[in-house]
Amino acid sequence: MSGAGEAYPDEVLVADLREWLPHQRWFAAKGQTIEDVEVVLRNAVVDEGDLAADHLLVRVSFTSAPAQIYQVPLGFRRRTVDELQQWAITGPDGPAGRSLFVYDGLRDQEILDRYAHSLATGGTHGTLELHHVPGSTIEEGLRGRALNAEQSNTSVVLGEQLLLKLFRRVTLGVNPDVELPLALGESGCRSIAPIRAWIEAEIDGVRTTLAMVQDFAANSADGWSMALGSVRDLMIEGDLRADEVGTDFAGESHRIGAAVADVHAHLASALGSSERPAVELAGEMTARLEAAAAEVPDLAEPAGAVRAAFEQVASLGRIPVHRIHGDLHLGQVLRTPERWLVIDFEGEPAKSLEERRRPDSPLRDVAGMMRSFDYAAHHSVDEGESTEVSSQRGFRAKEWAERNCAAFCEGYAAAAGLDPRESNVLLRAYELDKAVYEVVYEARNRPSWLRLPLDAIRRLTED
Ligand SMILES: Nc1ncnc2c1ncn2[C@@H]1O[C@H](COP(=O)(O)OP(=O)(O)O)[C@@H](O)[C@H]1O
Ligand SMILES: O=P(O)(O)O[C@H]1O[C@H](CO)[C@@H](O[C@H]2O[C@H](CO)[C@@H](O)[C@H](O)[C@H]2O)[C@H](O)[C@H]1O
Repeated sequence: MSGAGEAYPDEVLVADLREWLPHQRWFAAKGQTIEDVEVVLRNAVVDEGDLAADHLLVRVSFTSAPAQIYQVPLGFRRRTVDELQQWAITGPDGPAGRSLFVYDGLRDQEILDRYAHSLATGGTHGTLELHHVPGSTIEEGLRGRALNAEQSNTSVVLGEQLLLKLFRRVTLGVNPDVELPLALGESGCRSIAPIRAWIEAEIDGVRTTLAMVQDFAANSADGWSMALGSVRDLMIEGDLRADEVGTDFAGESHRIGAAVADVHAHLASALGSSERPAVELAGEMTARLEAAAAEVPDLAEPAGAVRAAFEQVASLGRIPVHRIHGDLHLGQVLRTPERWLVIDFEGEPAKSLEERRRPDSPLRDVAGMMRSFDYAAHHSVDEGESTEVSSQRGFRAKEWAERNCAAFCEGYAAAAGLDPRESNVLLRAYELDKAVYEVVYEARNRPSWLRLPLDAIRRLTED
């Protein structure tokens, strides 16, 4: 193919992306009206025979929200390929004037082979810079397979050894998902998947992270799936307590607590710790609540009680802070045959990079896990069930969540020497702050899950 750029110029490309982007799981601006799409980087990856691929970054501007940058590697072929049809962006059987089949390039084996080759070589490829972590090498010929998981980013397993994660929404600057694992790796933390390489480019004059490569934990299971298995077994055995079911999760929760404490200790020693006025933290929580309540009407009723919980934080003086994970939940911990690993240090996708890099209390991460135990427990208690059954299952769910929250805190305390439950006012405020964030997240992404954080806010403000 002689240059996809000629056959598929920027002005045609952006018109098609304008239609396609809002339907992608990783598109963070659901519900916003797109004003314009503009190409900020277009770098050829391959252009041979029937195949071309471009590494593409686009800036999407909206009528009533700040612009966002997205990373969209594209594949181009002269004919439609059946296996790639579900990833199609357009033609050639699509709208008039589109002579190429255009699709999400990370789904094409041949294109992934090119990325794997460039990663093995390292160095500069057009406007992209590929860096290896000192002491790490990437072997040639690793075959890629994209994970189908519905995630914020797109991950590709390379040769069952490495995981390439390409950030979909790109924020100008260094992504904490590279910054923190690099620091943790250097300080000898073993509770993470070591980072091996990253890709960056200069965007708007700022050195910006585009992707990272870390060790792939083969034979691992994520905490969310394991926890759901445990809850499912408990629900089947309606007359057994959580500690009597074979898949009791409390031992694992204890170990997850210890792994999170290990990560916190290394983050504090590698990147320093300090203090922040509690009144400032309380102000940030309240501001988030007001913004969330303006977006989701269901928050109007509990908002008063949540505000009161945040006001209690304001009187706590100064709070010890250091860099933290920032978006910890059961899906961010992986059980390998040897240990639990903490992954995905990007922070909450809705926050600015500056906010995500700001030191915060480790209790924010602990609260993230408390919320996740609550999600796992209540997710299978269906609203539509008969009152009698659902109250029995509701009782079991509450018991499971309390048991695992306690085990996590005990594991954390055993490793850190400090039990998070001793800071109950601050911990509850962080749980509420996370639940408020989840209300917005679910309203935008999974409206049928909205009841989970809303019920939790009710429970947390009732006690
Ligand atoms: N190092 C790893 N080894 C094995 N699987 C991983 C690894 N990192 C992530 N995963 C899997 O990929 C999924 C997505 O990873 P994550 O970092 O959470 O991506 P995202 O930023 O898109 O949410 C995880 O739920 C996990 O199942
Ligand atoms: O994993 P991401 O970084 O994309 O995090 C976002 O998506 C999560 C859902 O996948 C969301 O987590 C919420 O749902 C989880 C169950 O699916 C639950 O375990 C978490 O406790 C709950 O917060 C996360 O908040 C969001 O940032």
